[in-house]
Amino acid sequence: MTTANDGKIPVTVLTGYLGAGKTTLLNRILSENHGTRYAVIVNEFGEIGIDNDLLVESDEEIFEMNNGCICCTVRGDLIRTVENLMKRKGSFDAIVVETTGVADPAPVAQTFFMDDDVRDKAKLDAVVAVVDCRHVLQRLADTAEAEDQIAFADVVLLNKTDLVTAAELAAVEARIQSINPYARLHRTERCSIALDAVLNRGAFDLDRVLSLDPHFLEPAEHAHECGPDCDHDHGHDHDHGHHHHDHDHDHDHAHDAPHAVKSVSITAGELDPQVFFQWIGNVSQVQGPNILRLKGIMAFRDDPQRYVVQGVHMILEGDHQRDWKADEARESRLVVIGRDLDFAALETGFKACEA
Ligand SMILES: Nc1nc2c(ncn2[C@@H]2O[C@H](COP(=O)(O)OP(=O)(O)OP(=O)(O)O)[C@@H](O)[C@H]2O)c(=O)[nH]1
Repeated sequence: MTTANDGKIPVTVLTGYLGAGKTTLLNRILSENHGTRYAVIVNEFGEIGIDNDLLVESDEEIFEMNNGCICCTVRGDLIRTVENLMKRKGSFDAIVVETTGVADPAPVAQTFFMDDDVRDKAKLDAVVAVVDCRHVLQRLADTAEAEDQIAFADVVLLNKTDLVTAAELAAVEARIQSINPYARLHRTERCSIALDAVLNRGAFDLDRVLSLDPHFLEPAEHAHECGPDCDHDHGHDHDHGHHHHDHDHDHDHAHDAPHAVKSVSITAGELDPQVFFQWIGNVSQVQGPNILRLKGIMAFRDDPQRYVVQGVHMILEGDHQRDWKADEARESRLVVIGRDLDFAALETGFKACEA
């Protein structure tokens, strides 16, 4: 594995509810022989770092932050920890941040967008959520954090498959896809998975994601990647029959509980950049608290390059990526995942940005 080609250190954020298997996955990352040197940042509740003691002995360095919950009080601490790490650049190739089981991963991810010094040197690679298949439906019923973690993830490990029946597993998978149709799902036992399915994903580098998987911004069927213990019917091609979804089917889920996380995928033609920036800025100000993730690719009128937008709550980031290819349709696509979002207004607003 290599670091991202712009020289920035890739950062993987590991989330998952208490006891889901984060430490188990981290131990795999630390013990497998993959040639990448990881610095690990472990966040702890309380004074005594227990998680740290549960980690295998390894040559990797483990940095602990025990100032409480990562989501509210220690973002500054995370910045300082990363900055200290950066002073010793060269001694490691990548960073993994393990968040506490009840934290909303968004502020952790935001740290990597917001702080200029951190942004210059480190780059969010992916948010990976570990899910306990046995308990996740219950957790989703009791807590918002469990849902946020799934909504936010780029990769979800459906872990502890040994503790559920095939039917239970299918129900869990369906529920997770209804929360986040864009995440890659992998079924695992004791987080057994090829690490390149988890690390160095470039999931926050939309351009790379789309070059690997042109259907990334389309939801549903293709999202499941079969792991070793997958009992999917392999008699068919997972990508078959992929068609463009009409956006208003995307949030037509069985779970219509109030405040449930839902997602929408909207397409439009070429946009007027001025109108778009004003609109999206306003969306993130007004609906930001409810937006868990926002991502999209814009085709601006008279602009030869694709423009990629990423958002986390009220933070928006955008950049030109590369030239549109001659055979690509100059189409704008936006995906929004969140709670209590006014999808009709999002669609009308997005379409109104058309040039
Ligand atoms: N049966 C079974 N047990 C598992 C599996 N994966 C992990 N465990 C066990 O589940 C327990 C919790 O795993 P951890 O990796 O410590 O979970 P964690 O997410 O780090 O937990 P916290 O630090 O409390 O948030 C441990 O006893 C693991 O051995 C699995 O696939 N199947």
